[in-house]
Amino acid sequence: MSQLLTSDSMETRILVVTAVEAEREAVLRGLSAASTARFDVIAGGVGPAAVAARTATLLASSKGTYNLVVSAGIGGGFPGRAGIGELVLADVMVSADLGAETPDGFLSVDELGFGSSRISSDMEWNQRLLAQLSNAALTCTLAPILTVSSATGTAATAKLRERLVPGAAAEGMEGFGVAIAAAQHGLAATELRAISNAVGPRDRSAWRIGEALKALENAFGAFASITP
Ligand SMILES: O=C(O)c1cccc(C(=O)CC[C@H]2O[C@@H](n3cnc4c(=O)[nH]cnc43)[C@H](O)[C@@H]2O)c1
Repeated sequence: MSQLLTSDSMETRILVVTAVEAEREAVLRGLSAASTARFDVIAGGVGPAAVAARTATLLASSKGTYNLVVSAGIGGGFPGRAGIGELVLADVMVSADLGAETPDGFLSVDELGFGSSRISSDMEWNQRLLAQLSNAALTCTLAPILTVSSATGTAATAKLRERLVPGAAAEGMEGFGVAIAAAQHGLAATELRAISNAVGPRDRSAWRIGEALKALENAFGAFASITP
């Protein structure tokens, strides 16, 4: 992690939470040495529970430091919406497997009456991030991103999850966890995925992790010059 700010600086500071170290390194490669001072980048672990705990702990010990929390990493892309090497920014982060299976189908936590499975991204920040990408001639789809504890591995689950969240373009395993932690600290959040594989029948040999990490690096290269 780059140094944490402990002062009451008015400068914009952004916390970026990846799952694994390879993603963190890609983000750091994208950020120039100068701009790294405005970003802290941590690898919080795989899955919503690990990143929620890690992010919440960090935010509790750095109150007033951050303006935005970004969940970032590689992810699965829904065919026809986001292909390998493409970028997806979340307009909403949806916990897609939080609920109950029933003989008649899946019931979300919302339908069960236990809360909400959706957290909206901060749209002002999204517009700023999209403008940075556009200035760098990078394209990005703004769409719902699903968070799942088990990556989709069959056509049937892909169809179910697409039906659950029409328009979803990507799937990862951390966004909702990061967003929950940010929300509990009253902070804006969003999620960026660089697509490494198609959401559908599992075929690890078809994952293009290198391409996705390069796309992630390029995205943060574009974010590096964001104004304070
Ligand atoms: O093996 C490697 O070198 C390597 C390098 C970077 C990342 C990985 C991961 O396996 C990261 C796991 C991470 O990726 C997200 N992810 C990617 N595809 C999907 C998907 O189809 N469905 C859900 N999640 C996906 C996820 O956020 C994991 O945490 C390996």
